[in-house]
Amino acid sequence: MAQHGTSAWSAVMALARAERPDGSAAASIRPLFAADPERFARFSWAADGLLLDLSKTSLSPAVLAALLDLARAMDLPGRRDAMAAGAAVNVTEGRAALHLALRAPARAGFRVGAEDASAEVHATLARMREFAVAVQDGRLRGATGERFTDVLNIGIGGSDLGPAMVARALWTPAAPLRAHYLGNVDAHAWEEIRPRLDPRRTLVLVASKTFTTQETMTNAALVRGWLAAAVGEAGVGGHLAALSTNLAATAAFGIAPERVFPFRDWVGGRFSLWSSIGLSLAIALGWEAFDRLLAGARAMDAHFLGAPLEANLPVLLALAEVWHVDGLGLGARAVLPYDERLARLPAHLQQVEMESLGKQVTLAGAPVAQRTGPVVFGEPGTNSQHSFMQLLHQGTTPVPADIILVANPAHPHADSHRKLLANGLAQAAALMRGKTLAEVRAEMAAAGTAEAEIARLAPHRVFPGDRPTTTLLLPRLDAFTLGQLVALYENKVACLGILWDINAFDQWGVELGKQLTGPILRALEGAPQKAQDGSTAGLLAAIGRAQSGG
Ligand SMILES: O=P(O)(O)OC[C@H]1O[C@](O)(CO)[C@@H](O)[C@@H]1O
Repeated sequence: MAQHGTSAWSAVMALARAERPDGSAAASIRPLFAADPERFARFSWAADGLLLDLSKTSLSPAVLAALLDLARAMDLPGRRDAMAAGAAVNVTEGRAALHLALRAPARAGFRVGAEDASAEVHATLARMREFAVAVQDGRLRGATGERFTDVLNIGIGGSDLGPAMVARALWTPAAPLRAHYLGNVDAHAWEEIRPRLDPRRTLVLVASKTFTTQETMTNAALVRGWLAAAVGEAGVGGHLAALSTNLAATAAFGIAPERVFPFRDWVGGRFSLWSSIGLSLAIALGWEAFDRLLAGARAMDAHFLGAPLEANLPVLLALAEVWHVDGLGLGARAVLPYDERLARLPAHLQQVEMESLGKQVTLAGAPVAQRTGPVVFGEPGTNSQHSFMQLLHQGTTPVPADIILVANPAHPHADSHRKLLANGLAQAAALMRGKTLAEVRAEMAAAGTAEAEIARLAPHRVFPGDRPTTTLLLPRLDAFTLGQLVALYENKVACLGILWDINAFDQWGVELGKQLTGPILRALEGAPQKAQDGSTAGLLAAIGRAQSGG
């Protein structure tokens, strides 16, 4: 298999350094359109109605061919198939990464060793469905006999971001229940949600893969007390359910086994939206919506597993990222959904991508020879345009952007939607085209600006251009297309793990902070302090003084 420095990687890197035959640099985009009137058709692909346009990147036919060679040299198809076959691709934890099984049909026959993963997934899905429908039709009620109107999911990271993002995208007032998501251990979060809830009508899901996460357990205890005060200690159990892999811990917390919805350790937290971690969605949005979400992801998985590399959306998205990160040295990427309903998508993708790809050693534990995952951030358009887009247009750090467009809105305001789409398309065009000094000067002269003013202002008005964007176009945003979109990014992440030869499925980088929290917490509780670094000790003392009014 090719490692960085071997021929397939070298070929990509050589193209990144090379000038093209027409004299343009590897990062320039505009000449590619001039050279090929068919560029859009050649550099855009679709899968089940979802369109991926990479034409506004500097991928040339030669670069794409070299990247596809790299994918073959890294045995992307073989390693992708091994992942789907339940191999222990998460080598540091000795686990499979089989989230594809969560959205596959029962007959798909996914296995992890001797375990029939598909059968297990579908047994849990059947229980989730029964539970969700019973809550919705009022067969399952709270301790005081009232119907549940609200579901509160307590979880953090992968046990929060995915479901919260989907609920934000798909919830409408016609939905069966309202959904709320409590993640942060900062009790201001709980204080913000609490006034919206009536404990007698609230169903609480404690969502935690490990069921040991400090934030979740703290919030669960807080909310449990709130429930007990309203419905009595004996009634609390009727308001609780758990979503977890740790059945011993859910039992110790006092959650009845029939209210525990399990999943297995081969589901990574950031890929767990499709497991019982999605129960809040099945309850609040309805089973059909959850089922369609799975169907959309399933369609994307089928495409990922079956389409040839050169027309495979997750593969192409990953190859473009390799080009940007390694070839062009661009260490960040913006996610700009031009759809307010996708407001939480950047936050979800931050975890999916950065927790997966923020790695510095190969699978074998050697230092990586190339850059790995970029910083991911984002905000819906058009809000982003009035915030950080200035830097993307004129800053000294070019940042590739994913622009996500939805052709048909779910509202009747056609004028607003046309303006939204126009803005998204215009941002991508502006980033690519830029504006030269000569163009600025000509524009200002045509507007009658005095020469002195032109000389003073023109440099400020220049846009370098050649800044890459990737456009994703959805026909509409619904449960199916959202499932496709999220699975596209998940599968892209798996591809990048393979291309960079890193483990995309562990997250050791979160451990040190957790470890250090213990002694610092004890110090805040007043116990004799363990030796802290000078800054932490100073800050602890300052907090102490501020808390005692000093
Ligand atoms: O579901 P759990 O076990 O509570 O973990 C929550 C999150 O914490 C992390 O382990 C990181 O701290 C994530 O990977 C995970 O999604």
